[in-house]
Formats: sequence, C-alpha cells, structure tokens
Amino acid sequence: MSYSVDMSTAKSRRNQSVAGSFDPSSSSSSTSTSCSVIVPAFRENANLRPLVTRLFQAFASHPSSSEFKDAEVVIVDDNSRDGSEETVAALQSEGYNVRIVVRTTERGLSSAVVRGFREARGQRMLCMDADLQHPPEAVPSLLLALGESKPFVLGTRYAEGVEMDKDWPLHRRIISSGARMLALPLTPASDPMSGFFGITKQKFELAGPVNAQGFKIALDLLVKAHIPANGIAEVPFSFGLRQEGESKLDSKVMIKYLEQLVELYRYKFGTLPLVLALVLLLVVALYVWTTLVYPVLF
Ligand SMILES: Nc1nc2c(ncn2[C@@H]2O[C@H](COP(=O)(O)OP(=O)(O)O[C@H]3O[C@H](CO)[C@@H](O)[C@H](O)[C@@H]3O)[C@@H](O)[C@H]2O)c(=O)[nH]1
Ligand SMILES: [Mg+2]
Repeated sequence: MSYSVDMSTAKSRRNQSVAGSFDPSSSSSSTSTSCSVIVPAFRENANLRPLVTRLFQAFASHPSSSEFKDAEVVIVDDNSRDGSEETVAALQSEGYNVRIVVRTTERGLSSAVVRGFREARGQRMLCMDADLQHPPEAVPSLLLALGESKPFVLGTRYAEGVEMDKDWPLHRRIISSGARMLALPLTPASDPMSGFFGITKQKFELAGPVNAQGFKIALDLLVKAHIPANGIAEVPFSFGLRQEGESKLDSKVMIKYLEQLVELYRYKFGTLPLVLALVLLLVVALYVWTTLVYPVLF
C-alpha cells in the first residue's frame, strides 16, 4: 500500500527566472513534464530540503535551462515518519515541483526506484540518492545526455579526473570494487554499481521483469533492457560523503546482490555456464584445501 502527497498546482510548479536563479514564487501552467528525478529515501528528512533546492537551482542556472522548465522530483519514501512528508509539503507550498510517494507495505532501494520510474511523468528519468553523495549540480548534464541514441546514462566514479571522497571508508571501496568485478561479464558499463543513472521512459518500459531486491537496480536495467555499449552515455562525477543520517547498506544487501548476480548470469548466459563456473570454483577450492591448507594444518 502507498499514498502520494502531491499538492502540485499551477502555483506549485517550479519555475525559473531568466537570470538563472530559481524563483519558486512565480508559476508555470505547463502540464507536460520532460524530466523526472527519482529519489529513493528512507529517513532522509534532513537531506531533502538541500537536495531539492540545489536541484532546481542547478536546472535554473544551466545554459539549457528551458529543457528543465517542467522538471519534477519524485521522492519515494518507505514510511520514514521523520518529517519528510512535512518537508515536501513545505517545499511544494514554496513552489517547487516535488512530490512524495509514501509506501507503507514495501521496503527497499531498488523497488523504490522502480516505483518512482513508474510514477514519473518525464520521458527522461534519472535516479539519485537523497543523501547528497550524488551532486545535484551534475543532474542537468546527465539528463541532457539521454536520448534516442543513448537511452541510458550512467554517473560513473571510474573515469579520469574524478575521485571518491578521500574519507569514503576503505572497506566500502573494497566491497564496491569486488562487486564491480563480478559484474564485468554482464555489462560494458564502467560503474554498474552506481546509484546515479538515468533511462528513457521508453527503454524502461521495454525492459524485462527486473529484480527489485537489493540496491543494484542500474545493473539489472542495463542487462534486462539490453543496453549495448554504444547506448550508454557515461558522465564522470565525484562521489561525495553522506551529508546527514546513516547508510542503509548491510550484509543482507550484499547477499541480495549475490542472488541478483546469479539470476543475471542465468538470464544472460543460461544455466550451463553458471553450473560450469560453480564446478570450476569447487575444484579450485578442493585443490587449495588438499594441497595448501590441509598439509599445513594436519
Ligand atoms: N525508499 C527507500 N529508500 C532507501 C532504502 N534503503 C536505502 N534507501 C535510499 O537509497 C539511497 C542510498 O542509500 P544509502 O544507504 O545512502 O546507500 P550507500 O551505502 O551510500 O550506497 C550508495 O552507494 C552505492 C555505490 O557504492 C550505490 O549503488 C547506492 O545506490 C548508493 O548510491 C538513499 O537515498 C537512501 O535513503 C529503502 O529501503 N527504501
Ligand atoms: Mg549513501
């Protein structure tokens, strides 16, 4: 079950002045929406206001600001009850085109993103975290990179000139690199672990049934929407630190990722290569045990 708080009226549609600064008090009566930004959020109230205001400021000050005149932000919250709904209502009354879908019987990052993509009114859809690890200022370029020839855009942390924040913990770097390596045979994308990505509505609707468990929905869409290498626009960005609150990534999320990998390998290559890989792994493990570990221990 879910409900949606959407007080968007002509007054609450976001607007921009020619000077490039966002003026939420002026209004637009347009009903078409070109771009939608989807934000999965769980207990992110403290981050919502800076996120939304920075996003609309970035749209207003972009040289192609007219492309974003109908842009909307859709927050998909899992019943956080931390004041997020009130914050969104306040932003709406100030004129920002933002709404919140509150799910009361479902949980999970990926399924929240899928829900947001289904709710989105825009043809270009982008997903980003609420905690400001993904810079709102990079959103316009990512959205503009989407089109018929590039139906998928990926904010990548693995490119020249960009970096992770030096305070991002070592264990998270190791987990992220390991997870990325395991996904290498599935997609040519440089950073399929990224939660900063976009897809056209058309391509999303053509994708096969996605695995909405866990955190890695971009990887699932890359595989199941059959996105070829030349259909991906990669936009480098520097991955920041969470501004407020705590990460929700835990061991359950990692196990779900391994399950997702098995499903995707079967989807892409069939069952036989997967069985062969498991047999090979078993043989290597037996070899290591009998020749290296057993003689040393016993
Ligand atoms: N609705 C909803 N949102 C959720 C849930 N769990 C997490 N989120 C939201 O999903 C976003 C990412 O969650 P974090 O808890 O901040 O994740 P992270 O550990 O920082 O992981 C990030 O880095 C990964 C790459 O290393 C990304 O893959 C991932 O998307 C995220 O960006 C945040 O906006 C968070 O509120 C949930 O159960 N429900
Ligand atoms: Mg985070």
